[in-house]
Formats: sequence, C-alpha cells, structure tokens
Amino acid sequence: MKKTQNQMLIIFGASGDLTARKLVPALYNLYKGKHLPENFVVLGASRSNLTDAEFRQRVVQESKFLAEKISKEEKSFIETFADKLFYEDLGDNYDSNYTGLAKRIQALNQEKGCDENFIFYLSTPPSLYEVIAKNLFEAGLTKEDNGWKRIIVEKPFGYSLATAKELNEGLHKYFNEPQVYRIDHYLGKETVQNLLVTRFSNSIFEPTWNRRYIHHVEITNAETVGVEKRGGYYDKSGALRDMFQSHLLQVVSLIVMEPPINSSAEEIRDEKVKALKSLRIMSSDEELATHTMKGQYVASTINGKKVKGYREEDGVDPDSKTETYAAVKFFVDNWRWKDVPFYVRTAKYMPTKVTEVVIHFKSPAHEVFKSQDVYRKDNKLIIRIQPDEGILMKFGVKVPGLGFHVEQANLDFYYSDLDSAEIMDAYERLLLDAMQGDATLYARADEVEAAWKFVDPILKYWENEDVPTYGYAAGTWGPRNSDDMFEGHFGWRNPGNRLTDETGFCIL
Ligand SMILES: NC(=O)C1=CN([C@@H]2O[C@H](COP(=O)(O)OP(=O)(O)OC[C@H]3O[C@@H](n4cnc5c(N)ncnc54)[C@H](OP(=O)(O)O)[C@@H]3O)[C@@H](O)[C@H]2O)C=CC1
Ligand SMILES: O=C1O[C@H](COP(=O)(O)O)[C@@H](O)[C@H](O)[C@H]1O
Repeated sequence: MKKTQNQMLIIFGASGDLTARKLVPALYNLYKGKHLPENFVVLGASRSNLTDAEFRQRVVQESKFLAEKISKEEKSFIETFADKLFYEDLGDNYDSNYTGLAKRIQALNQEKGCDENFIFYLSTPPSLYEVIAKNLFEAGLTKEDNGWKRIIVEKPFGYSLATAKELNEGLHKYFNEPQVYRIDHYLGKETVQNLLVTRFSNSIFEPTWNRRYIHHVEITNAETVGVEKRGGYYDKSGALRDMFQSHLLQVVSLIVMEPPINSSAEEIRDEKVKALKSLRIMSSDEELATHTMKGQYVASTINGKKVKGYREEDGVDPDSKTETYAAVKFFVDNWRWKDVPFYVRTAKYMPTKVTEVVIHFKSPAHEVFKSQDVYRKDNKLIIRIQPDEGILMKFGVKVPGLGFHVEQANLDFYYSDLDSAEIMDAYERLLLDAMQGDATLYARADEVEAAWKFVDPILKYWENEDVPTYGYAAGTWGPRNSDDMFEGHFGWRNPGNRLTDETGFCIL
C-alpha cells in the first residue's frame, strides 16, 4: 500500500455545493477507512464570512453522509473528523493578496505538523483558476523547497481548444505540469479503471481487440434526470462539452489505446494521448451532418408525472438550441481501428440511467448456421460502467431440438458478486491518489487539448443556425431518427436497468 504523507488540503470555493456534497463526504470516508495520514488538515477558503465552527457545522450538516440516522460511534467519529476542518475568509474576492491566507496556512502547518505538503483544490467557477494559481505563487505558497505542492483543478477544463490551451499556459506559469491534477470523476470510477485491467490482464481479449474482429463500438451514457438546478450552467455548455469532451472521450481513450509499457502514470497517459490524437477530426459539413446529431428534450409525462421541456427549465433561454442529447459517429485513424465505426451518445432524460460500452464483433466469415435474426446472433461484449456494474458476453448456442437453430446466451460477471464488492466513490479514490502523488487517473494537459481538438469542429458546426436540434420527448431514447447514423441494419442498443436487460423502456 502506498504511503500518504502528512499534508494540508486547501479548498477554494469551500462554501459551495461540491465541497459539501462530494469532497467532505469523500474525505470523511477516507478518514473512516484509515486512509488519511496521521497529521491532516482541511482548510476551506472562500469569500463567505464563516468561523471554523460555522464551516464545520455547515459542511457537516449539508453533507449527505449525515443526512441519515447515525449511531453514537459514528457521531464521535464525525466529531474527531470535524476537528480537522478549518476555514479562512478570503475577503471580498479571490484576487486580493493571499498574505493572510499564507499566514494561516503556515500557522496550521506548524501547529498540526503537515510537513509543508499542500494540495490546493480549486472548486470555484473556472474563471478564477488562473487568478488563484497566480496569487498562491505570489504569496510564496507554491515553492517546493520544503514539502511538495499540488493543485487539483475541477472541470470544466476550458470551453474550447483555445481556452483549454490558455488555461494550461496560465497554470504552467505558476505550477509545473507534474504538480497539476485535472480531475475527471469518470476516471475515479472502479469500472472505468477496469477497462484497462480487462484489456491488458487477459490474453483472450487482446487478439480480437481490433478491426479484424470488431464490427463497431457503441458507448451510451444516459441519465434519467434533466438539467435540474443547473440550467444556467448547462445552457452555456450542452451535452457535448458537459459529458462527451471529458468523461466519454476518457472512456474512448481506454478502449482505443495501445497496451502501455507499464502501469505508471506517464506510460498510461502517453498511450491515451496517442489514442485521442488518432481520432479522425471531422472537417466537411457533409461528414458533420451525417456523423453527428444534437437533440433537446421536450415536455412529457414520465410514469404519470409531468416534466418540463428543456426550454422551460430555470436559467435556460426559451429559444435555446443547446443540446441535451449528443451523438457522434467517428473513426480512429490507426492500424488497429481503421474503418471501425465508433458510436457515442450522451443525453439527459432517457428511460434508463446507464453508462455502458458495447463491443460488437463481426459475424463469422462463413455462415454455417443460418439465422433469421442477423443482429442478435453476433457476439457482443457489454461492459457496464454503471449501475449494476459488470461485464456480459453474448454468444450463440444451439436451441435444443431438431436442426441447428442459434440463440444468444449470456456469460456474465457482476461486481456485486466479488468478496470485496464495496466500490470506492470516485472522489474518494481521486483525492487519495492526489494525496499520494499518483496522477494516473488525472488528465494531463496534452490529453485535454487532444480531446478539445476533436470536439471543436463539431461545436463550431453546431453553432450553425441550419443545423437541426431534434426534439425528443423526455423519458424516451432520443430523437426518432437517432439510428440513422448507423451503417447497415444496426442501431442503438437501448439497455435496461440490469446488465442483462435487452431493452429499456419507460412508461409515458
Ligand atoms: N457541484 C458539482 O456536482 C460539480 C461541480 N463541478 C465544478 O466544481 C466547481 C465548484 O462547483 P460548485 O461547488 O457546484 O459551485 P458553487 O457555485 O456551489 O460553489 C462555488 C463557490 O465558489 C465561490 N465563488 C467565487 N466566485 C464566485 C462567483 N463569481 N460565482 C459563484 N461562486 C463563486 C463561492 O463561494 P464564496 O462566495 O463563499 O466565495 C461558491 O461557494 C465548478 O468549477 C464546477 O464546474 C464539477 C463537477 C460536479
Ligand atoms: O460531470 C457531470 O457528470 C454528471 C454525471 O455523472 P455520473 O457519475 O452520475 O454519471 C452529469 O449529470 C453532469 O451533468 C456532468 O456535469
């Protein structure tokens, strides 16, 4: 087990939603699991005027882990954990000098023995990331003379290739790349990490993981909720920026990449960057029109309950063209994947909450056993990222009785069947990795830029007034013509709530 050194975590934007809902519960679970070092301090910093006690009370009360009934033992655990939390009021804005903050950090460092190891977590609006980095630098807080200094940056990382580059350059003025940890919570998911293990720890998959055997690859990320309270943010972002550029291209890179030499952060990330750079960038309007599709949910009734259309949501422009459904077909220009289409979609308000990868294998070269149902007899490997996490292999078996009729059977694996089935929350895993200086599951600067380079032309094309934004009733599988981008007789697989469910549907 890696050692976690004594350290201090300084959270900017500590009065916000992410701190209370994700960061503090993750830290608490790490504390309960005895993963935190002996000397550990969390210093929250933002403009809100709070004392240490008020901050503790606020994050503890707002945190989900306390919403449930708790035992006496748990209560005392929480109290000792809360003793590690402190707060510093930054005054009017994040751009004033950080002398006061530096003094507080040094005092806590002395008192609590943090060995001058500091992680700065930026959980503010992205417009403040560079400003905070600059002020930390000017206050002498980034020097690594004694102890290491790291910075964790929340998503979104940029709004386009140009802005992502600008942000990288801005951060690199004050921190070296190995000090920068760009968070993508999908990489913290156990099942996403397992994509690497499934591929590279089994000799049975690798020989078939290429254009000779794979017909196409399909990735679905579907949510059963709309934009909820985030209409203002979402309307400026849209599904392509919010999910596809970051989380889904990370998943793509793990499917596409070549085997790394070893499991070090740099070797894995080198291969991921190579994979992202090999995605064929779309340039012609014709290609963009047939290979991409955007949609928007419209008002509907789900399970008897009326739901608003996207344009009626708070914070959303009533004439908005922002997509809540994004689907992209693309090719990968390298030896392994030439001519294999990838289909990736993400959407709000679909019938099932699911993220899965489906590897569709080619039909046997020569058909010995005729089947009526061509689509259903091909081998498929379904890797379910969430929920009902697991892997399913579909293969043909003989239907008992006369003749040679083929039916599909399942070989399945469920995470829940493992002895150690407890899956660590993504933020827990990622925070612990950063505390231990392991950046494998964080995105590197060139990785983020390669992803934006692929996405930029699509975003630009979608800004065009003539590009249709197809409506789909909330609670359905997207626009009616969503299968049109597929080649041949294929279409999207509409998964159900369970790994083995063939078709997810919802009652409108
Ligand atoms: N919440 C989530 O689930 C997720 C959040 N993120 C990212 O994490 C970061 C923080 O998100 P979240 O906690 O939800 O955001 P919130 O708006 O809830 O909190 C951000 C905090 O930043 C401070 N702040 C400083 N300047 C401003 C400003 N101009 N407008 C608003 N707040 C400001 C505020 O504290 P004060 O006023 O006290 O200074 C506020 O509490 C964002 O970059 C977001 O994109 C990413 C994934 C998921
Ligand atoms: O980053 C984001 O992710 C969530 C989906 O995360 P998941 O872990 O529940 O799959 C998404 O709802 C949100 O819009 C996006 O910003």
